[in-house]
Amino acid sequence: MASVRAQPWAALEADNLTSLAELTETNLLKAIEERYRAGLIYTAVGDILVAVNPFQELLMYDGAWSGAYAATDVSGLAPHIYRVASAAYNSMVQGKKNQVCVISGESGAGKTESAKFIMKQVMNMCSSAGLGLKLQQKIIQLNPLLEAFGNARTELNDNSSRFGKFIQLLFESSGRIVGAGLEQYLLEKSRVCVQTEKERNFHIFYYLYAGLPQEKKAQLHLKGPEHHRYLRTYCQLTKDCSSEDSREAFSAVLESMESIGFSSSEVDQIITLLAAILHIGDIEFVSSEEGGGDSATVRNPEVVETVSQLLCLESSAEVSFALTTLRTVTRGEPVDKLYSCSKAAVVRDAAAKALYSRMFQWIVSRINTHLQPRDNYSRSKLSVTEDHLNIGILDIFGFENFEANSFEQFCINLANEQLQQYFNHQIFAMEKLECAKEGVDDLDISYTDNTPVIDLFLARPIGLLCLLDEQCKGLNGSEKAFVQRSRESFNKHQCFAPHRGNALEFTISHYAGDVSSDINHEGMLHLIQIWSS
Ligand SMILES: Nc1ncnc2c1ncn2[C@@H]1O[C@H](COP(=O)(O)OP(=O)(O)OP(=O)(O)O)[C@@H](O)[C@H]1O
Repeated sequence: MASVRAQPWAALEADNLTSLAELTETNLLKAIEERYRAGLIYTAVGDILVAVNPFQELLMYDGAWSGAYAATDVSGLAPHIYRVASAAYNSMVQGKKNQVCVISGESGAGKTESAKFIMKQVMNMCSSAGLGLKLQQKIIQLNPLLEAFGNARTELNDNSSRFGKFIQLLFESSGRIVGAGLEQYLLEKSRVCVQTEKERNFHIFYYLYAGLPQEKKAQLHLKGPEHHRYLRTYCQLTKDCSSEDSREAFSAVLESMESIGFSSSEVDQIITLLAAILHIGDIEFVSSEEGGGDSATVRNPEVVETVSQLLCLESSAEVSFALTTLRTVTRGEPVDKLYSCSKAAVVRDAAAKALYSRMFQWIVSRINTHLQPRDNYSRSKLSVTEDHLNIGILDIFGFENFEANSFEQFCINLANEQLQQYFNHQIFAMEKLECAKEGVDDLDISYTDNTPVIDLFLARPIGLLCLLDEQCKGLNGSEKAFVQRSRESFNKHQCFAPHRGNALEFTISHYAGDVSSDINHEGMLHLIQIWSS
């Protein structure tokens, strides 16, 4: 890539792809590629900004650039992520209208980095009004905290968001920042218990190992990371658990929490909870004769003791009981049935995932409490009062296509497909409607409508999700029956292709590419159990 310009420059006609003589896919791609090779990673298409990930640090985000884009009219400046942020802020203040920035792209495309640049620029613009400096710092501090608990290394991205987030920055009509609110979606909690060897658990576990003093680790009964089942699969475990980067990242997380307003006892509780989750993963089961056949009993009660102690639970016997026994109450009488070892393991992992995801929700809810405006801003859920203007920034996990795709990719890609539909609707369908209103009916805008693939997933009573539900609820539900039913139902569907050689494999044609799922690979129903448990 050629070197980038040292300063912001005035917009040229070529900066906007709508100036191309012929708007074909080939021409658009060629223009974006040529610009990228010339060091121009940003290109405008009307109001939309196309960003190509440079995968290297560019000198175009410092104070001088931010200042240049902080003008009250940025329409004459070249496309840049700061221009999007400034335009949103200016439109909000000048037009007294709420704004939203929707960021879309496949995993690793640079969405989270873009979201951070937008936040940074908006915060800089508020500070140029000389107001709310401390609050702005708190808002900027959200990123290291959320990334530590909600991001992880995947095969596509070393810092992949494993949850969706919608941040709303709240302002008075003068443009003074008064608070922020955060909503999170679909944390990939299954990652707490299972990862492939090239992927990691959530970052915080490695930071914890690198950053906690030895005596604190001993107090939490943490042994070397390779001793903990939820961590040991990863191939660079020892390195990442002791690196300087991880140590610094841990300090940054502590700093963020303190700056946002978490008390030291809350931070300590979170650290203890993380240790307890690691210990939960080490609880093992053996078959006992009691109850006949394969009935689980805890093999290492000392680990249950440690977990109980860390979670301040009075009786470790009760924890063991809950992990190995299903208790139902029939006519007022409790009836106990012992789990098999494999079922007890599912219950154990479900407990770890539930603890992690509730801790994540609690962190988000504490953030909302600390960043709420001092009036009537809802604590638990994002609900913005009409007194405030706001800029929303949506950054969800991007489209994913791995060699082996499972239930997580199924859900992530569906969410991206819905976002794409929203985008199509806003850009093309609304444009057509506007033109029709102005009497231009014969406008030739053709675009690929992705409604068929969304219907494939969501249609009722026959869509992929309904068919999955059917198998999950049925006593004899199975992956095989799910694929069989899907094959019968979508035999002629343009976005569904069964595989000839493998009865459990099918391909879904998404807007961003074809994704094959081998249901046998992980066992889709098993994964759903894990997810929803
Ligand atoms: N503007 C940029 N300048 C330099 N590097 C960048 C930029 N944008 C992205 N990157 C690099 O690309 C990596 C991936 O970006 P990012 O995490 O934002 O992707 P994403 O689209 O949010 O992915 P996911 O959907 O997996 O969360 C970053 O960690 C960073 O190294």
